[in-house]
Amino acid sequence: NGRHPPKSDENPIVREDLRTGLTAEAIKNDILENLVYVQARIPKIATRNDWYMALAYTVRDRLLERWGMAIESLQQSSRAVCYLSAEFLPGPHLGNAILNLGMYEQTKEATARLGLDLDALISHEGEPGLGNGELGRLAACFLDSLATLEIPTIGYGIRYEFGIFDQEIHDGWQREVTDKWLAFGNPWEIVRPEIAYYVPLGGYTETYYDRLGRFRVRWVPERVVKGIAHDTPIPGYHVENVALLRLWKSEACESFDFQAFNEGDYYGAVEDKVASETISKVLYPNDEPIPGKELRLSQQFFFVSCSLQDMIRVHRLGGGVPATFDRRYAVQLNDTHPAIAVAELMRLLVDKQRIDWERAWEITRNTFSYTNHTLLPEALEKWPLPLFRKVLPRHLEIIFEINRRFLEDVRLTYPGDSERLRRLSLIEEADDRYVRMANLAAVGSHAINGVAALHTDLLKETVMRDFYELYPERFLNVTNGVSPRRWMLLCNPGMSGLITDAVGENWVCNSQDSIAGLESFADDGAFREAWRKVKQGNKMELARHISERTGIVVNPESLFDIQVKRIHEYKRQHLNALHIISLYIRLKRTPSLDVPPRTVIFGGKAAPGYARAKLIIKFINSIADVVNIDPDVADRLKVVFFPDFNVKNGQLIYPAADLSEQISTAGKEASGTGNMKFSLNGALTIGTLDGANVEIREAVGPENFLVFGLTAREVTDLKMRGYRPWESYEQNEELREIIDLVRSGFFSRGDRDLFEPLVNELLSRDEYCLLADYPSYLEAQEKAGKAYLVQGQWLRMSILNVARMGGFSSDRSIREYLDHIWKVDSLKASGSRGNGRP
Ligand SMILES: [N-]=[N+]=N[C@]1([C@H](N)O)O[C@H](CO)[C@@H](O)[C@H](O)[C@H]1O
Repeated sequence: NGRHPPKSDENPIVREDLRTGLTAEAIKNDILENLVYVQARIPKIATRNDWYMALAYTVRDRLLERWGMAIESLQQSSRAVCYLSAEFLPGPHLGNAILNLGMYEQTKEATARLGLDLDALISHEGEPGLGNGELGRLAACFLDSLATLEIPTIGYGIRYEFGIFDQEIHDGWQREVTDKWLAFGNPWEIVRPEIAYYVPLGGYTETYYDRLGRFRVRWVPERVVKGIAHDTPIPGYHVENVALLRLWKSEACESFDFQAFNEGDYYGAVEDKVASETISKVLYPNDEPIPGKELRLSQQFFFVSCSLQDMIRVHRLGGGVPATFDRRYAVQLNDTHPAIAVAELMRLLVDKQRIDWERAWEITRNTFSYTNHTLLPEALEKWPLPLFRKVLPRHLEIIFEINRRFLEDVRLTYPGDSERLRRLSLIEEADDRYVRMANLAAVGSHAINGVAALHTDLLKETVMRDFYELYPERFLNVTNGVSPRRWMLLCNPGMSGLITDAVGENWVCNSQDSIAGLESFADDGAFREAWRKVKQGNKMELARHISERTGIVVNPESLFDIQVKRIHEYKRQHLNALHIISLYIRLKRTPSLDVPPRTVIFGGKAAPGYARAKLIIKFINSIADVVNIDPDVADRLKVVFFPDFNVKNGQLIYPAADLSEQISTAGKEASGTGNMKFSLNGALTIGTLDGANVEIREAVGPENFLVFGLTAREVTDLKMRGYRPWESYEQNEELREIIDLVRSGFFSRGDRDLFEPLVNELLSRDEYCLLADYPSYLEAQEKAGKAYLVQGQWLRMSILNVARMGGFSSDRSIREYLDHIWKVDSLKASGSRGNGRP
């Protein structure tokens, strides 16, 4: 924007060095310039949003300086990682960018000189809710680590106009509110109208012989939409590298049909525009169960096709040819949502690049690797054949051919084993026929990983057993991780300061080794006291927000017992609720009960169509309404449902927790990532041996983890033997008392039917074994209460939890993906810093 005199034709806006733009004075001037020249406001009348935007542009400009170089090196680098994900939850950008650029102090000073409060501007920012939960956030943590490890990286996804809904609670019920994240514009993205691709949809195919007499297939689409790139730089921590998040927005090829307009068909004139823009309009708000909707399949194909076309163009720009595509790119499929990529790359290589099938298939398999994130049968995507043919007729043909060749190989390996063939086939031949996306991803990938050790073992034993027996060498585990930048340094500066004072600042990037040094401070009384003060401060901050948003006044001295995650029966928020009722009854019956005051805090969205999950939210709020006004337990027990749980609120909640609830039915939670964020912020975990809980318990030590419940094997055995949950009700007096209290309408203003669906499920099938685990859960909760009363011990365990959790950094996960799957060198290692732009 010509505000900085150009230094050279090559790099017109590069400053002497990147430090100069980071002085408080330079930042202050740039904020003022952006306020006037970008926000078109003068300070006297500027609103908080104007100052926020001016600051955001000022920080973004410092990102763009690094971006220029990163894009060049991306261009020059011999190999790059491309992360295909239908969901990304980057969270608010400002605080994280200021931290990663190492400009917090200077920006604090600069804003102070302008009479502004930096923290207030940081908390003014909303967030791009382009994901449902952990899967989307994991993708964002991975981009942060890839940028920090200076790996040439492009994250590809969808720029939904409306992200995950905002959650309001009315009379205890969830109400979904449209997420208008773009209402005030988005200073963090760069629109790239010149980077656009055409994506065909529907129609039919026809065959012909080309002028060289070769047999060819032509796809005659019913309609074509255009995908426009929207780029967001993702800064690495204290490195000059940024990763590229490239999200696609769908538009009409012709946004206005003048002919139709002239004929007075005004809707017709914009019909194509409306239809095309619908593709990237809204995120499907389901965390696991998937809607077999045509729009969802179109969304998945749309962003995959744009991304692969973009990769081929960037490869060509660097002098590459499609035949070496697999050497240039390591492409990760984040669950099956982008699995259509296997067939789309085959179409682009065979139909467009005229590469023969065998070579194209080799390139395809070498390029892709697939991460499975769930074992839940209802979450494994499969598309009805008629719908698939309607949207993607050419891809169905390609999938049939992939399947024909694949099953031929299987027959050779397992002659006569038709059952195995039926299970492995990409096409499910039941009453209706389906395309199995997990099978397509597995056949088309050279590596398949689960997201926690237990999950990967269960994957090999159950859902993907046949593929494991066929391709054992392709399977490996890469346990999830979280970014220590956002989930420690940014959200918990108090604790981070103590850690840095104790072990130096290396832990932020090399957390595994350096943070372990904290262990030697676990018995240091002064350090423990400082640790307690920080946690107390975080709890008071959360208490303030709880009071503001719910009107509930909680005691910051109480044990903050927190469960925040999507609402789902397998995550068993209602088991937590049964414990609250038990504690409530015990406190009413025995006021002298020797337990610490407790505040139980919930948070999490329910998929709009998931009635049982929405009833669980109502159940929790109904219990809260009774408990929170009961003078008998006034200062002993409080229950809170914190509305609109998202990345931003997570940054407020994780640092304030004493107890982290990770209580899913063993074998159901693939990994969990909230469990890592809580533990890394000094909370103790009460949890089952499920997902990454198993590895967290091994790392922190069984004595610093409150384990309970059936193991995954025991759950399976119990189901095999025939589980009769009503017997738990009959045999456990306390359990019977609380179930009967719920049935009496005690928590529902006398309405005995309201929670009947919950109670019936528990007493009949109890699919997720709540009643079976209830007794040991209560024991573990009692143990937690007793442990919390011995503050010294509790603080020791809290410090040890953080000291031993270094391995759950997303940097460790990414290093494993690099070493075992992607084989991509960092820019530093490959020394590639070149020219040109993708
Ligand atoms: N889809 N999906 N799967 C999940 C989560 N719901 O997003 O992926 C997460 C990220 O791998 C896992 O931590 C979590 O256990 C699993 O349920």
